[in-house]
Amino acid sequence: MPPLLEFHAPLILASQSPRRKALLEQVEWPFTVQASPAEEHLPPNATPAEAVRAVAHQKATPVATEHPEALTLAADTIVVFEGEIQGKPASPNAARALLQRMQDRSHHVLTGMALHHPTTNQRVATVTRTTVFMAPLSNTEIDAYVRSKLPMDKAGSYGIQDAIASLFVHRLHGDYYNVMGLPLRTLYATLRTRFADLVSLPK
Ligand SMILES: Cc1cn([C@H]2C[C@H](O)[C@@H](COP(=O)(O)OP(=O)(O)OP(=O)(O)O)O2)c(=O)[nH]c1=O
Repeated sequence: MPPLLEFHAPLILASQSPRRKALLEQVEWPFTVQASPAEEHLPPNATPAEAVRAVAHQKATPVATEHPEALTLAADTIVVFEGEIQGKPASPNAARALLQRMQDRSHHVLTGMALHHPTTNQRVATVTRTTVFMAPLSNTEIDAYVRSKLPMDKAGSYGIQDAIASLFVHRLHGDYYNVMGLPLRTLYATLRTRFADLVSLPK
């Protein structure tokens, strides 16, 4: 069966994230991957939504410039807990301390996506938010997860898809894929509404 969108320009995923690649493979659209060389700069005093939007554009820009023929997609994911932005942990101890605070509480996961059009210079950014409710966790459970080293490359020190951490979440409100780093429904809807010249439904 063909995928639900046909593309009339090459699609590039500007990301080194294996999760984003796997999610885009899931919908079976043709794409290539090129990691972005961009350094991430959080604009000072930015709200969380402004921050993920800005960083997603920062990641997309150099790849879009190098490939003017392609539709370029980049994304940035953060966790917002008690009003503070949580990126990737600086150390295993930082991951443990954050998970101890986040257990039995809710937090928000925000993913900003940037899409750069090949010919019109149109640049669109979206922000998608999911609220995640973590179950009460013991230190033994948190330690087992930190020992797996899986928290270390993840915003908010956990991956909802990881063997251990998938047992930590008892409820969520919003798109599960957004928590993994790429909100597929928002991407599809944005492509169809804002990039209608580059995609179409199969006949
Ligand atoms: C909260 C959470 C985050 N994450 C991941 C998604 C992102 O890959 C990562 C946040 O880091 P990002 O800076 O968004 O992305 P990245 O550095 O991995 O990749 P790139 O910038 O090249 O696109 O955390 C999960 O995999 N599962 C989760 O449940």
